[in-house]
Amino acid sequence: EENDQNVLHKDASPVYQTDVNGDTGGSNTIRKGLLPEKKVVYVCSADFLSECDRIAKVPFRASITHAVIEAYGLLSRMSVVPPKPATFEEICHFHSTDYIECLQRLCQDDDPDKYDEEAEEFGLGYDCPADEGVYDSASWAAGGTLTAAEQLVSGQCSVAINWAGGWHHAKRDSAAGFCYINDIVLGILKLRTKYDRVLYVDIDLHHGDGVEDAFCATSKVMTVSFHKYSPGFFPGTGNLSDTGIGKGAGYTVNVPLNEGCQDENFYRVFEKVMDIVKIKFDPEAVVCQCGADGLAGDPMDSFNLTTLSLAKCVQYLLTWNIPLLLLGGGGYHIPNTARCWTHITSVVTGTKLSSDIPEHRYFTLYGPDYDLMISPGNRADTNTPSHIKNVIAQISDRPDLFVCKIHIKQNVSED
Ligand SMILES: O=C(/C=C/c1ccccc1NC(=O)c1ccccc1Oc1ccccc1)NO
Ligand SMILES: [Zn+2]
Repeated sequence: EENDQNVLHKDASPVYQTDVNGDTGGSNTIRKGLLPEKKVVYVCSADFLSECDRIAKVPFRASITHAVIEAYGLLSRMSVVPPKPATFEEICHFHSTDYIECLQRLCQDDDPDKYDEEAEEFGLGYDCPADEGVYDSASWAAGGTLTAAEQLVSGQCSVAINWAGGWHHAKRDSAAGFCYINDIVLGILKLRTKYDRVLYVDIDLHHGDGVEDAFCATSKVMTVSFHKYSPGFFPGTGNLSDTGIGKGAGYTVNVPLNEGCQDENFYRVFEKVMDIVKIKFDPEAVVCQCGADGLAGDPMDSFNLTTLSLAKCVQYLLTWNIPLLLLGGGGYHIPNTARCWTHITSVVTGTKLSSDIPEHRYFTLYGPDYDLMISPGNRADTNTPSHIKNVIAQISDRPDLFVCKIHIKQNVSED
């Protein structure tokens, strides 16, 4: 197996990923740098995969993703940690007990007319069905994120991965957008037991509204979401003007983007906004939801990204050298989502991969090219240069953007 050109070579040195502009190590090589080997924890077990395979909208995505990561030999570059499902008590560190009790009750009820008023009140019904197994798969996914966060808090690793997590729409007392338990909020609360300032970044096609709502009134967690924002597109929130409330005013950042967004624009906006966020918020740990429903070929058919820009966003965060929690999320073209999270796992472990996907159990899903990379579709990127410039300017010139912190710092230095 050692000689198989597909499997990574033990001495594979960390390499530069191809730049979104196609060059490897272009003008911004300083940003990429050759990173010191980082200890990476990968949350996984057979039970975990079979439970997360039951997540309705992404059937078997957990196992399909894991199989590619394993086929490339990446497990030997990480420490695999088996999770436990999140307990009722852990889940209610964020969610209301009324909501979670109702969710449990409905999942055990096989009466098709079980959706009573209370169910509706908790967002459970035809758009977020509480079918048998929904509570179990959601609590396992949440357990995976809690285990990953615990590994970072205990200093076992500098990067922790749960590709079955990332359910960013779930609210304190309701399901939304097929998200039932907000594992991301639970993971951030776990990180907050050690870190004073935690940053949340969301590169899923959709606005990370559930996480933003949870932390919109605090200056201890900054949420930054890059998403498609257009009339009638779910969830409809996340405009530039959405900047946080009370103590959290200035600690919510939203980057609304238009149809067809491609790698170049997406990464340009990401880098410019995150440069500002780093300077002004100076986070001690970061959580990144890597939803892959913005990829070309996704049934959402909205953005036109490839794995290059999403992987480059993660590569950028790695250069900050602070604890990093990586989570999944949307991603409904399952082979492309598996390609994306495998590519990101290779970046995080500093491993060079052949673009020929190795033979494995689900190999046939990757035909006809069997290539790890995907190509953008030919739909136009409707994000004009002026829109991009305007979005960046509005964020960098925002007077409310955590000015209090900078102000205090300046006072101290003036004294
Ligand atoms: O991915 C999400 C949210 C998805 C979502 C939210 C509200 C309502 C529907 C949603 N998801 C879907 O419709 C959805 C989920 C899985 C597979 C196909 C899906 O839709 C379609 C169906 C047909 C065409 C396009 C998209 N958040 O990150
Ligand atoms: Zn999404």
